[in-house]
Amino acid sequence: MTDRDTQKRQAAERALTYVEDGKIVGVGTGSTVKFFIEGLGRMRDRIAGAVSSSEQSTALLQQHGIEVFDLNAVGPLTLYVDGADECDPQRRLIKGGGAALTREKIIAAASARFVCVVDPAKCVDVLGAFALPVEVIPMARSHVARALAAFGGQPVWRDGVVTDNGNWILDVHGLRITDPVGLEREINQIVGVVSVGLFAARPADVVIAGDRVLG
Ligand SMILES: O=C[C@H](O)[C@H](O)[C@H](O)COP(=O)(O)O
Repeated sequence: MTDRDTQKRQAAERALTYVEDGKIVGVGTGSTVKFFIEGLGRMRDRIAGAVSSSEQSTALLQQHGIEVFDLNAVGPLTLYVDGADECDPQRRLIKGGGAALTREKIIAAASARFVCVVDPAKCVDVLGAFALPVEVIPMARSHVARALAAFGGQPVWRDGVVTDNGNWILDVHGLRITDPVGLEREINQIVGVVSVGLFAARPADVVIAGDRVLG
């Protein structure tokens, strides 16, 4: 296991302490969340199940004996645990490296507390070194790419990737995001955008970076 994997596992194990008995837990996607799901598997008899942000996490949760519910059937959640690609000191995030941003954003919005688990290398002062993922309706790809270019970055189509919602991803390179809330709002207004992987209007409530807790 690499040092970064050890730090991811450390953060994921710490996030288990936020899980309450008898509740349904919102679960994100990715290599850090994989460690969280392993831990959740050990305490599966104490929780009521999970809501999942991707087909990948659903399969993992089920392999660990955890029942997965439709968000519509269970209403608001008390806790959502997910990873991120970048995190700033205000706990605003870039997410979507694994193309699961839209479902992740929905579950985060429907949860009272969002605990984000990362390895410390993802903590930055200003977001944008990681290319910003934007999920788009396929027929709007070129239109959205032109609109995104106006913000100063270079949108690149993640060719060959189809999201769980049947859409495509544009990754915007070269942005230095000094106003994450404003940029999130503006990108959301482009016709054809499904969602943007900027979690700024609703940042994480707690970030666990390795063995460090922020927030
Ligand atoms: O779409 C994927 C998600 O936003 C992930 O949470 C994010 O990419 C971080 O993944 P990882 O823990 O594998 O670095």
